[in-house]
Order: sequence, then C-alpha cells, then structure tokens
Amino acid sequence: MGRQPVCFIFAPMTRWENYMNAAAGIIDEYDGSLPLHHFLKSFFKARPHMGSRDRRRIQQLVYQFYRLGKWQEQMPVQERMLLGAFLCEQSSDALLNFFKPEWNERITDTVSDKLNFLELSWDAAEVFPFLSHLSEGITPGAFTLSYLQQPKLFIRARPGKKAAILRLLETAGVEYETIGEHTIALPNGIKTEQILPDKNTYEIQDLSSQETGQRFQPKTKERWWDCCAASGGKSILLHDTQPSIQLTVSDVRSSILENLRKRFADAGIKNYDARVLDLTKPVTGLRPFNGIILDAPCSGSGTWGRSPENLYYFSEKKIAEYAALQKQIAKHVTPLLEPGGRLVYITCSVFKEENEDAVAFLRNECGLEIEESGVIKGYDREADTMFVAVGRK
Ligand SMILES: C[S@@+](CC[C@H](N)C(=O)[O-])C[C@H]1O[C@@H](n2cnc3c(N)ncnc32)[C@H](O)[C@@H]1O
Repeated sequence: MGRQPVCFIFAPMTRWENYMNAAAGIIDEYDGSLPLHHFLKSFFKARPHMGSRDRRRIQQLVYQFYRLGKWQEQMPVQERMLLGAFLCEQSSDALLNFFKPEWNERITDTVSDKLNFLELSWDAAEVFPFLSHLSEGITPGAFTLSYLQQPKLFIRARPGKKAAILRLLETAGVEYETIGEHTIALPNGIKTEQILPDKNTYEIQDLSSQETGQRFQPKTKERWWDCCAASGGKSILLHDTQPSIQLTVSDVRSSILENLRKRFADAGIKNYDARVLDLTKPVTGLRPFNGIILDAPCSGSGTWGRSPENLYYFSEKKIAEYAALQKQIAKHVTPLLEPGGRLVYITCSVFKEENEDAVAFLRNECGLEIEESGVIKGYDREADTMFVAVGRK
C-alpha cells in the first residue's frame, strides 16, 4: 500500500504578522550607517506592492523599537517592537490588540503605569548610553522618556502671514497650537506643502531653533555672517527680524548652498553674499562683521527624538571629534568679529563637550565675553533641545 498523501494546511499570515516580519527584517538589515529614513525610503522603493498604510505601520514599529535605545536590548526583536508600541502609543491599536490584547486594554495608561503593569523599570542610562556627557540642567529621566514621543512639527509664520496660515489650516481641518507670536505647532505627518502651498509665508523650523533667534538682535544695516548656514534656516530668521542687514552666508558644502539659494528665492531674499568656505582653515577675503551666527556642525543629539536610531548606533568617540571641529571653526571665525560685535554660538546637541566646553573655549581662547549661555529645553514640550551662547568681542 502506498503512503497516504500528507496534507499541510497553511494558515495565511495575518496583516499584523506580515508587518511584524517586515519590521523585524528591516531592523536586522539596518546597520546605522545611513539615516534610518533614507534606508526606509530605499527599502520601500524596492517593494512597491506595499501600500502607504502598510509602509506607515511598519515604519512606526521600527521607530518605536529604536525609541527604547539600548534598554531591554536582550529582548527578542518582535517582543521589543511590541514593547515599543505599547509604551509609545496612546490609543487602541489593532496590531497590539492582535498580539497582546491585555496590553492594548491599557494603552491609555501613563508610561509609569504601563511599566508597573509589565513589572519593568525604565533605565535612563540604558536608553541613552551617553548620560555622563549631558549638559547642565538636563534631567535624565524626563529627557529619556521624551524619546517615546516623536517631537511635533513646528512652523514659523513669516512676518504678517500668520492669520492667512491659520485660515488655511482651519479650512483643511488641521489641529494646531499657536506659541508666541510666530510659532505654530502641527501634528506630525501633515503635508504642509499641500495645505500651505505658498512657500513665502512660512518656514519649517523647530520651536527651540526658532527661539535661538531671540538672541540675534541685529540692528539696522549691520553686517552679519551666518558662517555654517546650510540651507539658511537661521539666516531667514535673522533676515525676518531685520531685513536691512547686510548678509553673508557660507558653508563648506556647495550643494547645500544651492538649496539655500532656492529657499532664499522662495522667501524673497535677494541681497546676500553666499560663498563656499571651509572654516577648518583660516578665512581670507571677508571684512569684519557686527554679528556672526555659528550654528555649528554637531552630533545633533538634541534632535534624536526625530532620529531615534542614533540612540542605538551613535558612537561615543564622535563627541570628541565634533568638539574639536567646533573649536577649530570658532578659532577661525572669531577674528572676523568687529570689536563690540556679537557671536551667537548654537548647537542642537545635549553634550557638554559641544556646549559648555565650547563656551569655555570661546571665552578663554577666542577672547569673547560670554553674555549668556545655556540649554533651550525641548524635551518637555515635544520639541528639539538646543544650546545657545552669546559672546561679545
Ligand atoms: C547645524 S548645520 C547648520 C544649520 C543651519 N544654520 C540652519 O539653520 O538650517 C551645520 C553646518 O555646518 C557645515 N559645516 C560642517 N563643517 C564645516 C566646515 N569645516 N566649514 C564650514 N561649514 C561646515 C555643515 O555643512 C552644515 O551645513
């Protein structure tokens, strides 16, 4: 007698299992050498069958995994993704309900109640393995817990444009919050370019970054230099504060200055001098300035709520490398400050080597009198954390 045919019945995988497998595959393949959003873009480009809803949820699972930093690192990846989802989400979630219905029932609990329920304790030093480098005034617990939330999207209404922007947001039914005179907080993921098509009316700029501008205080017709201008976010803020200034912008990357030119054109800024300069070398061919903005290249550690993969992959030795670069740049830039002129030093870092130590260098080695310095906390208001110092020659 022949063998009985064996009949296997495969239960098709649910959408949620597919999502978990795809997210786990991404985490397995990703090595931190590229920003995660670039990696995800190529990943999804190669898989055009995935719809936008699938992409969004898979992406979210991956980000939620990295939001835990190195905490509970030994946990199996799929379990840790669910832990991330449970701690980060605040409303009922079908995927979590499928795998962990008892967790989903508690989704609206506070993080501390969720941790109690799981009998886990939050370890700030595991989430953020660089605690010993933190600048003064940053509270490790609150700072690391803020990683569970993606910071909000902030825009800055350009002078005289706020009312028109708010009307468009209301027409589109977008929830918003206004902060101070010019800032509008928006939910993440909204397509600003569709709702606010006139690029001349606003700039996308984090709340703390906007607040650094309060230190610029340019006077009429002064000469200002934004020496690490990138695509010009701070320059546009400076120009909006005092449109009569004589503005010089520079960056080591010519490609980013092309973006600046486009952005300036959209913003209606025409009179400026733009040049490619490598500030690790002495600068020639520029006359001294009344004001300099040194928005230094840095670790970006105050913005990792938007790029939490850095919690996992950032290498500690880079802190010293950035600090050395910042000092080199400061050394070459400060001779170009007029006596009595002001230099505004900015980083989006939470590391003292890039902040307080740089200020000590500006004071002791560059001869500036420091008028103000400190962290601009963003972690307690869903924004980035930055550092700003003002030095006078
Ligand atoms: C933090 S970003 C500036 C952001 C910009 N100010 C803004 O508000 O959007 C720092 C910039 O410094 C530039 N940079 C890095 N190394 C430099 C160097 N050696 N000389 C001049 N600029 C440099 C980078 O290309 C980068 O655009």
